[in-house]
Amino acid sequence: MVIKVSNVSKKLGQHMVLDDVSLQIGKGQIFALVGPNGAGKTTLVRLIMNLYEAMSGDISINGIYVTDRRFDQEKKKIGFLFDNIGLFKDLTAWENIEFFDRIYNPKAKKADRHRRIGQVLQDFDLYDKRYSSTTTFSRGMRQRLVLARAVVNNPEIILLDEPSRGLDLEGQITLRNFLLNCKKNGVTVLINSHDLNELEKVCTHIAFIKKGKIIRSGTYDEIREAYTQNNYLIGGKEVINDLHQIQPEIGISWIIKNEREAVITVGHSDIDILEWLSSHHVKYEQFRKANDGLEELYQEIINEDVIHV
Ligand SMILES: Nc1ncnc2c1ncn2[C@@H]1O[C@H](COP(=O)(O)OP(=O)(O)OP(=O)(O)O)[C@@H](O)[C@H]1O
Repeated sequence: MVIKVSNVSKKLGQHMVLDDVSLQIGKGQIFALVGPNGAGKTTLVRLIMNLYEAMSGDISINGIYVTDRRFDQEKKKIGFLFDNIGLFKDLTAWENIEFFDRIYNPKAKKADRHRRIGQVLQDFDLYDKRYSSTTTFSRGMRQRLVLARAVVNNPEIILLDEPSRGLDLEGQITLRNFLLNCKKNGVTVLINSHDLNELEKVCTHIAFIKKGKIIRSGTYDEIREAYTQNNYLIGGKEVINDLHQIQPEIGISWIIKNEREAVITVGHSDIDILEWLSSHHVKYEQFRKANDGLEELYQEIINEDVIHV
């Protein structure tokens, strides 16, 4: 495993922000961390970079504990982007990246450095602005510059905390292509984001985090498959009222999504859902397998504890 988080708990102030969190990220995985505001995503990414100290549990990268002194060397293989952007205002785009690159690659040859910096600025569509001060940049341009800076040292591992914040459509496409390239080249990525539409296009694995606990994790395909198999979305103006008339029974449960839609979960393979709906006089106008995409999956998994049985 490239990144291994084992039974990590973390308190900030009086608040238990992470509670016995474990996850493993293998080489080449694009691992998405999703969950509501305040769930603990940023805290987890910071712990992985050893910016915070865990209260209990441990974290290793390539087999080295992040609290070990040897991790300082290992850090050079990691690119990271955090929300607090941290660019030097008085420097140009080029100088900002060069400053960072000199820390990571102090012995690099001038020509190599020049080539690498030029390349990442091109990759993130900032080459034409390379001599402009970052004070003249929009939020999205600054975000692209931070992404460029995060990857100038060709990292094997990339940690991204909300990378799409502030990006316009083109910036999002640039980020998507960048992540798809990472996937192709076996770079390991942990990405924390609320942009579910983008995540579903790139992620191989996903963990759902809520109130400091991982409530589900696995490959994206497995999780989607598991949910799609048994879940059906029904819609119509009478649906919710009709469902309220039904007594709970074993093998069938449902979540009310809104005043017109519900997701029904079938727990037994011998239940015929259409027959069940008909025998309970549920008048629906729309019926299909649920979980078309990550957004729907997210809503169901994150709201799982409100399922009526
Ligand atoms: N320094 C701090 N002291 C006390 N509580 C903190 C501190 N920093 C963060 N928290 C709390 O820890 C919880 C988790 O915060 P964190 O930033 O990790 O969440 P997040 O999942 O990244 O949220 P978001 O999606 O909003 O970025 C939040 O409830 C937050 O208020």
